[in-house]
This record gives sequence, C-alpha cells and structure tokens, in this order.
Amino acid sequence: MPTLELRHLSKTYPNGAAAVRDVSLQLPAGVLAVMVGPSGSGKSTLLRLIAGLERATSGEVLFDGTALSGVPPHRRDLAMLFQQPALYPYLSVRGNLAHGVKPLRLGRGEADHRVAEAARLLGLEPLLDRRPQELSGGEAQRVALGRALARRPRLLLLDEPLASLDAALRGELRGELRRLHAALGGTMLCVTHDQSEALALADLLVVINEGTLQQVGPPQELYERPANRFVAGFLGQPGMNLWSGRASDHRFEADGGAITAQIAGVPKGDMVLGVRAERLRLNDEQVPPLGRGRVTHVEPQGPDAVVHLDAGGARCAARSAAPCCFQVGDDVTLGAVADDLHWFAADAAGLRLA
Ligand SMILES: Nc1ncnc2c1ncn2[C@@H]1O[C@H](COP(=O)(O)OP(=O)(O)OP(=O)(O)O)[C@@H](O)[C@H]1O
Repeated sequence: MPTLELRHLSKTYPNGAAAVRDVSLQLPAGVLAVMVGPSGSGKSTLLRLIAGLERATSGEVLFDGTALSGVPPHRRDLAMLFQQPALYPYLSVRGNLAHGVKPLRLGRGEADHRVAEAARLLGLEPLLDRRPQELSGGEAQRVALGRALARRPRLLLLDEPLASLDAALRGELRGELRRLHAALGGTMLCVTHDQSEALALADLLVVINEGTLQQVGPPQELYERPANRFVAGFLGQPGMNLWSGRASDHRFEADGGAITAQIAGVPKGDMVLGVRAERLRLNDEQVPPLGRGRVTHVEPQGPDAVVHLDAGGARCAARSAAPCCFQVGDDVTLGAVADDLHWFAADAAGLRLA
C-alpha cells in the first residue's frame, strides 16, 4: 500500500490562479521523493495541500489509504520544513528540539531520548545551549530539520530546505538528508527548483510544470528517457537540445535546414529532435553527422566546457572535455549516434515518440 496518494488533486486560488491541476500520484512507503519544477509551477501549493494548510478545490489526499480531508494539519502524521527555518528565538536549540515533540505528549524519558537522538544525528550537540540568533543559516536549518525528525513523522515534507544556503552548505546538508533518510526510514517529499539538487537527492523524481504532473520515476530514467519535451528541456545542465522540424521518408530536417537526421519508426510530419549536450559530438568522424554549427561562446566548467553553437539559426550546446579546443567563430560538424536521438511530438503536449 502506498504511504501517500494524491487523487485528481486540484487547487484554484480565489484570484483564479490554477496552481495545481488534476494531479494523481502515489509515493511508496519509505521513499525519498523530490518534486522539481520551475518557479510558480505549483510545488509549494501541492505540499501545502498534503500538509492540510490549504484546502483542495477538488480531489483527495490519502495517507495509507485513508482520506485526509477534514483532518487538521496537527493531526496528520507528518512534519513540514520550510525554506526559512522558523525557530523560537527565546528557546535554546535544546528547547527548540524539545518543542517539536511536545504535541506528542511523550513521557519525559522518551522526549529527552528523541531530542538527544536528533542532536546526535545532525551534529547539534555542541550547539544545544545556544539561541537561534547565535547560529549560522546552515546550523539553524539543521535545528529545524532535527525538530521535525524528533517527531519521527511517517511523512516529512520539505519546501526548498536548502535554498537559503551557500553552495558548500547545500552540498553538505544534501548528503545529510540522504544519510538521515537511510538511517530513519519514513517517507520524505522534498521540493526544489534546483534540478541538479533533485537529480542528486531523489530515489523518485516528480516533475511538475504549470500545476500539471509531467513525469514520475527514478531520476536517471527521467534523464535518459524523458516522457515529453518539457522534461527533456528542464532536466540537465544545459537542458536537452531540441530542434523543431519535419520528417518524411525516413529523414528529418530541422527548421533552417542546418540539421538533418535519419529516422525510423516514427510517423511523418512535424516533430522535434532532441540530443543531450554531452551526446552531441563536435568534429567527431566516428559518429553519423547531423549538420554544421558555428561556435557562439564557450563556457569553461572545470572538468569540461559547454560549447554554445548556432546551427541554422537554432541554438544548441555540446559538452567538450577540458582543455576545450573550440573557439568562438569555429565552424564545426555536429553528430550523434542513433541511440542518442530523442523524438518528440511537435504539439503542445510534446510527448515522446521514440
Ligand atoms: N495564496 C495564494 N493566492 C493566490 N495565488 C497563489 C497563492 N499561492 C500561490 N499562488 C499562485 O499559484 C501558482 C503556484 O504557486 P506555488 O507557490 O505553488 O509555486 P512554486 O512552484 O512553489 O513556486 P516557487 O518555486 O517560486 O516557490 C503561482 O501562479 C502563484 O502565483
């Protein structure tokens, strides 16, 4: 039985914003799921609906098969962690952790044990007597996480918990979240708009756009076989190269004519060709050619570089090992093996064809 199930969940705010549209989703027990999507795509609204902080316009949230409508937030066996940790300024770290378990009315011994365990797991022991204003941003976020974990909720909802931290701390806390999840079990649903964070964290990735669920699955599967053009373009740094064009007689020609490819097994007509930047080969005679492009700029990224190109008026990008041998203005051959070509419908839904 899945822990959390959303059935045809929709939310339209009184101002007419349709933030969540007919979302159905099942999260198996014990999974670390990460929801990702652009700003304004409805991620926070979905979390708030699950937590009971917003009322759904239609549809249901079920927990272990039981509908939660009418169950107030504090009666749901879940904890929610926000982007800005809301700690009680007049309580010490110990007091803040203890406050998390207060509503559970545990015996003194058990409450103390939960606080000590959360402090140990999150490395907060040296900070237990400090006040929130004496903590760094990362420490404060760890206390908020510890307070949520001390309750041992069966479902932990995290809304951009790492967004206010610098890159190094984000990486550290990301590792901690994974470790805590492995140590404590329970189901976690974490929201982020940072897709590289999502790829690194998730057992299960949930992609949402304009309030609509786009695809759910293991991150690598979504990266390698995106279900539609949105997922293809959203995941990846940079997102997948996408060329609109037309196919006929086993041959695709992109608008502008600079890119062509052989195709089999897809219908004729308007469609979109996709190739991941790391699979787009430059001046590589070993792979079938797709066409030609001109280098517009080169972005060094340490171990490799992103080479941006113009191919017949369409922009695209390729990854090239460092040191990068391409320069602005270079005219290069683009190529890719057949297995690295993705085909999508040209209509608004943009579903994967092959
Ligand atoms: N309380 C509200 N009243 C009216 N409209 C709202 C409210 N909260 C959110 N919205 C609208 O609903 C849509 C989804 O917002 P939501 O905050 O859920 O998106 P998000 O994906 O979490 O965005 P972000 O990544 O920027 O936090 C947006 O169009 C937003 O303007």
